[in-house]
Amino acid sequence: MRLSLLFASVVGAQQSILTNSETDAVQAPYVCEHPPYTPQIISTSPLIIYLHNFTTPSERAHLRLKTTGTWRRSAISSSPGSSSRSAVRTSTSTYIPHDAILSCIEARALAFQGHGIPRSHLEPLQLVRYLPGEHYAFHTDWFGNEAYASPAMGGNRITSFFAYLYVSPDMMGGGTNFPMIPATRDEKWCKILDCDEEYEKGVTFRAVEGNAVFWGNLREDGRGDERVIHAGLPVIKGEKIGMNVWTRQAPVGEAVRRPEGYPEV
Ligand SMILES: O=C(O)CCC(=O)C(=O)O
Ligand SMILES: [Fe+2]
Repeated sequence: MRLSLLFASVVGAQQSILTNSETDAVQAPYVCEHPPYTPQIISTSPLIIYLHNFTTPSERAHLRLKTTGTWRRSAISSSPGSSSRSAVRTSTSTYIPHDAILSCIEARALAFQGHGIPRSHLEPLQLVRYLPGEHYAFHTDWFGNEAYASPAMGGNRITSFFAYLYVSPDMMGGGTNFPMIPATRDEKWCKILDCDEEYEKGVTFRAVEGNAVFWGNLREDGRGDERVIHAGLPVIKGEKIGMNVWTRQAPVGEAVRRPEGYPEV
């Protein structure tokens, strides 16, 4: 049946009789292919790496399609396993049911880290969307409160990726600012760093669709590294969608696997 539908879609004359869902069904089987992304070291201590083209246009289109209508006000952790709304984080967030495309992105994020971290250490991928005026104030992704980073929760967040999935052509603002990382003002960085940012404000990554920022959250002794404090600066105009990929020290616990707003699948 699939093959004959595929044939029908190839023979243009027949295509008009397919409904949208049928057209979906005839798409070629998905194969996980990693894009040839380019890493660029921003800082070695703390480790911060900028990744050019970390996601593909079709992955981003898929993620946007799947998240349509699912956005809810973002939360911050208020007690282990629960969360609350806060003026600190005014964006909306969503989680999408696990599928082959998410799995492919997860495999890429794990392979990048290079030391055989099992998939069980990954939190569900979280998408965040900012409209004008929305932001995420200064914070660290690692938890200072032991309770959030207990062995039952999966320990602390060793690393973070923040991937820019959609940036509307008119978007203004919305950079990711690391105030404790010394800025460089060399012209060649200005495509990915905001060279108009005041020097004292550290490094601000521009939100460039397809690219991602990766950083280490913990010091060698396992304690949180204050130097990776950062903020999602307010979007002034337009829209920005990003994705958090957080890797824990140990397999994530049930409370983390099923965060608030995670779809029933
Ligand atoms: O929006 C950004 O640029 C950063 C978001 C962020 O840091 C987070 O969601 O933890
Ligand atoms: Fe963050």
